[in-house]
Amino acid sequence: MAPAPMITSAATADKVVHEIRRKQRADGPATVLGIGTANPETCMSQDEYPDYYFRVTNSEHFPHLKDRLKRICKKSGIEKRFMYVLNDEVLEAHPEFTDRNLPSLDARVEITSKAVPELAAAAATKAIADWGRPATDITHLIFSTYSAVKAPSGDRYLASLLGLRPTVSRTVLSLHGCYGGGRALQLAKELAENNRGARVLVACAEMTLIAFYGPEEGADDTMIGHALFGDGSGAVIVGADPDDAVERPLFEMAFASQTTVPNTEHLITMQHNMGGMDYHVGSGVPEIIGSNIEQCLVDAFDSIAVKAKWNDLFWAVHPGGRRILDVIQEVLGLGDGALAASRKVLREFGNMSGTTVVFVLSELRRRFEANGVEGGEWGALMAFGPGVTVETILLRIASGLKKN
Ligand SMILES: CC(C)(COP(=O)(O)OP(=O)(O)OC[C@H]1O[C@@H](n2cnc3c(N)ncnc32)[C@H](O)[C@@H]1OP(=O)(O)O)[C@@H](O)C(=O)NCCC(=O)NCCSC(=O)CC(=O)O
Repeated sequence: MAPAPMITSAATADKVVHEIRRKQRADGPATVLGIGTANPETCMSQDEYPDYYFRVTNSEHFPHLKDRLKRICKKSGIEKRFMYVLNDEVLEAHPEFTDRNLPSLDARVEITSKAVPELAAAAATKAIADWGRPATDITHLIFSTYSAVKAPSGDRYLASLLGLRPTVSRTVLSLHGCYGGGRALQLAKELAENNRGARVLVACAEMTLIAFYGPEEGADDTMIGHALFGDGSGAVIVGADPDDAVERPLFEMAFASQTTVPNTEHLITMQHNMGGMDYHVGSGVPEIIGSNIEQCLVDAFDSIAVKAKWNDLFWAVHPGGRRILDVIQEVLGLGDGALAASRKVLREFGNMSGTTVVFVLSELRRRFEANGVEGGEWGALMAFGPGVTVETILLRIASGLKKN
């Protein structure tokens, strides 16, 4: 071991600190090294859902609301969704879950504070296996959810389920809604690039149980939420300077940014109330995203001085709703297949909030492995949520995918 340097002046101290910081940082960009996803066992086709929902919430006396739910379901671009709450035993044990006027938050939190980290553990276990190193090599954990509000938070339970080391550095992100996955990945990038050797586990998990209740006259959001949202968990291992002997780099994260659209704070909201989590999804969300997305992309690519043509990129866009994808495709002038991974995830799982973008990344990786990398090496991951907030991450295909 080299002897510690003698600090003889302020200039030497600056040099020593500079050198310490240089050694603490990674050389290369944060890179996705493993991905895993999981869903609850219970699943329902979108066609069956309106009958199920109005039956279990004893709401057949609202036929016009049922018709509206049917119309939204038909146009949603969703074929099926996985939901923990699709379980008669849960609803029989908790009749208060179907009526938002009855106090039910305690019982919901009791269930989700266990079930949500367990769902996250199922996805994380797959991501760790995909990565190929032991769980005890994970240095940082970022857990994102709005479905389990309790302390100690679900990250602690998740860490113990996975057998992470006691010194793992844990962070919880909550109530970021559908941009939670994007935010968690950005934070993982900062951690991985600023801590040489760090291996960050990002785990996102959401359960609609926290906001499942019967329809109410005038509460249009209930119908839209019940038509779109599903349960799922996505996990990603992020690290820089991969060890090629054991790790397989999938996507480099070249740049990341967050944009808040002014005067839109009223458009997407969530609040925990005694009868479950209230949420509001304003009718202008697709248009607001559509009129801001291109500038976010231009700013991001300008920051790294890369000239990008939208149709040459691969896309991991949060499928918040079918119309959001349609509007994005239109304003960016994208070809028909550009958002295929997002549309497939929407079709097979619905909108799983912040978790969904991890499913899209996983689907893109599956496509690249099956068909080889077609088109350019650059891509964009975009996620949206309350704020209105837009998360942008510029991705580059890494060597582990190029080899196929
Ligand atoms: C819901 C849709 C699939 C409906 O498809 P179309 O727009 O093609 O069909 P349409 O115009 O005939 O609308 C069908 C019915 O849906 C209703 N409708 C549409 N948007 C609504 C909204 N935001 N709130 C309440 N109702 C809404 C219409 O009034 C209509 O009711 P009627 O038939 O009675 O006249 C689509 O609009 C869509 O994908 N919208 C985007 C949804 C969205 O904002 N998702 C973001 C979720 S939040 C998120 O992802 C982030 C987060 O949670 O943090």
